[in-house]
Order: sequence, then structure tokens, then C-alpha cells
Amino acid sequence: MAFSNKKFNFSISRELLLNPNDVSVGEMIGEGSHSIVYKGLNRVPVAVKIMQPSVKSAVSIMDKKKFQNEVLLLSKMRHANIVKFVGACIVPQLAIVTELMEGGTLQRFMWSSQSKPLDLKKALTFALDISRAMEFLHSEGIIHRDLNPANLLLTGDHKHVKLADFGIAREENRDGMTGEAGTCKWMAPEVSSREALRVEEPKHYDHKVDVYSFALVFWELLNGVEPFPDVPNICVPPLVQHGERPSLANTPEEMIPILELCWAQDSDARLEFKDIRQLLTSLLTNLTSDDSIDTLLLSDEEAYDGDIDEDSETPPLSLSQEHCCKVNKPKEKKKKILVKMMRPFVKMFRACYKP
Ligand SMILES: Nc1ncnc2c1ncn2[C@@H]1O[C@H](COP(=O)(O)OP(=O)(O)OP(=O)(O)O)[C@@H](O)[C@H]1O
Ligand SMILES: [Mg+2]
Repeated sequence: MAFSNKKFNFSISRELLLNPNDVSVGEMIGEGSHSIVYKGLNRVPVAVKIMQPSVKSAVSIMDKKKFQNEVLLLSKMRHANIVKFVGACIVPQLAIVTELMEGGTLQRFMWSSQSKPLDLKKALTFALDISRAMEFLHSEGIIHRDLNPANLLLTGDHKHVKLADFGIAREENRDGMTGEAGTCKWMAPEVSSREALRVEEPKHYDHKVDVYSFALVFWELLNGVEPFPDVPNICVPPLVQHGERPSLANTPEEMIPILELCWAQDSDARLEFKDIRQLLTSLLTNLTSDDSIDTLLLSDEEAYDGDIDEDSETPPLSLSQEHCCKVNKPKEKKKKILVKMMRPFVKMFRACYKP
């Protein structure tokens, strides 16, 4: 059913709309580039995201289309690790009502966290939550395109995270996605690439841009600091395009292969979230059962092809060794690690189904 609002016909079904009189708005709890978010009440506590027009004067057709896209996508996403959609209002203002995430953003949590970096179990639990949400999203053919700690929200007990902000999420199309999207520090090299702009061709990328962003979030969870701490946001994309990545000097050794497989320069070499979820689950199981995770490790000779991704000369800005490293080429490593990590599960499976 279409609802008209000043020349734009919303195609939002009636079941998704709330009566604005049933939603009360309280204190402000967050702000994005397109919205202000308030604590609210709709029988239970909720978050009310009120869309702000991009031009101060009026809500444009573009703003309405963006709002509708977010409502339609988020309302379809029913998953334990995705913030729950409650409903939307188109009058008196465009608003999206979701469950209230009392724990705030992962970004704020990391800034204020007493124990820096987080303990490994907590970091893995959060990473697993994120990979579950992303696996689901990709299985539904949706790319988030803005995975970063300000769009990941914590439960009140700080035990779990959920994915939020579908403002620039899109259905993946077969010809690849175009357009710049995301937040500089977490943006995959192929999204920000100027190469394509120079030859006036549209930029093409796919769901693997989310895997890259995940790697940067995971690195942050493991290191307790934002990636590229000394680099202004705007300078990060050229560095990343030249193969620079956050330093692995203080990263637990067993997590390094996952990071390298997720932030590979070649997007095809990056893992799928299904693989990431399985790897994190087995790492977490090993950690909590107190077994050594050494059994899951590979030596460098086993894991690497030995070469470095050098499709570039000198990076435009050089970083200290402390804060960056050159990206390794995964290829064969990816297969070896997966085979080795999955070996115990395959054994177990065979044992169960022995004739
Ligand atoms: N359900 C929620 N519970 C608690 N806080 C929330 C919730 N949803 C959003 N917020 C807060 O509001 C902020 C902005 O929300 P959101 O990222 O959805 O808005 P946006 O305008 O799309 O932002 P962006 O600048 O990323 O485009 C979040 O970073 C968070 O602090
Ligand atoms: Mg946001």
C-alpha cells in the first residue's frame, strides 16, 4: 500500500507503520550524519531515530527514498544479532523505532573500557556476534557498507553486540555495486579507489567490502585502539589502497591469519562470513574449554606463499612500523588454514557417520 507524503509515494506497508501518538520521545542518546536518536517509549523502552534533512530547509525526495530503503531493509532483518525493528513513522517526522540498546555503541565502549585491550574471550564473543549478523545479511543478499564500531550496539549487560544503521545498506546486484560508501577508516580499498574515477568508470565492488570492514573492527577489538590512530581519516584510503594495514605487532598470534584473510587487498581472497563464524566459534570453544589453541596454529612456512602484495610503489604517506604493516598475500594460506582448523570437525563428523 502506498502512503503519500508531499509528492513522494511511500511504499511502506501499513503493518510497518506506528501511530506517532503511541511513541513518546525522551532524551537524546546519539547522533549520526543523517539523524538524531532519542530514547523513547512505545509500551517498552525504544530508540527513536528521527531523520534529519540533508539540507536544513526541507526533507528532500532523496531523504525520503533513503528513509524508505532503511525501513524496508531493516524490517526484513530478523536476527538475534541485528537491532530489532519496531516500526516507522512518516508523520509528523520521518522516524525509525527500534529496540533500545542500553549498552550504547561499541565505539564508546572501547573508548571507556577499563581493560584495554579487551580480554580475548570478550573480543572473540563480540566478533562472533558481528560475523553471525553479517552472515545472515549476506545470505539475504544485502551489503551493509558501513560496518564500524559506531554502528555496532551493545546489550545492557555488555555481553553481546548487535548490528545497526542500515542507512546505506543495499541489495547486492549482479553487476557489482557502485558509489563511495562507508566511513574512511573501515572502508575497503576497492570502495575508495580513485583509479576507477580517473577513467570515468563506475566503481564495482561486492559484499566482500563488509569482510574488509569486519577485519578492521576485529583488529580494534583485539588491540583496544582505533586503526591508524595517528592518521587523519581522509588520509587512510590512499594508504589502504597501497596495501598498508594496521600493525599486527600486538595482535595475538592465532588471530593474525583471520585478519590477513579478511583484509586481503584482493577482495576475492577474503573469507566469507560463514567461514569466519566457523573459525571464531572453534577458537572460542578451544579458549573456553581451556585447551590450547596452539593446535590451530600454522607455522609461517605452512601458511604463507612467501610473497607480499606489491601492486604499488611507495605509499603516499609512510607510517611507522608500530602502526602499520604491509598486507600479505593469502591465496593458498586461506585454504590451508581452513583445512587445518576444520580438521577436528571433519574427524568428529566422520566418526559419527561411520557405517
Ligand atoms: N537502537 C539504538 N539504541 C541505542 N542507541 C542507538 C540506537 N540506534 C542508534 N543509536 C545511537 O545513535 C547513533 C546514530 O545512529 P545511526 O548510526 O543509526 O544514525 P545515522 O544518521 O545513520 O548515522 P551515520 O552517521 O552512521 O550515517 C548511533 O551511533 C548510536 O549512538
Ligand atoms: Mg551510524
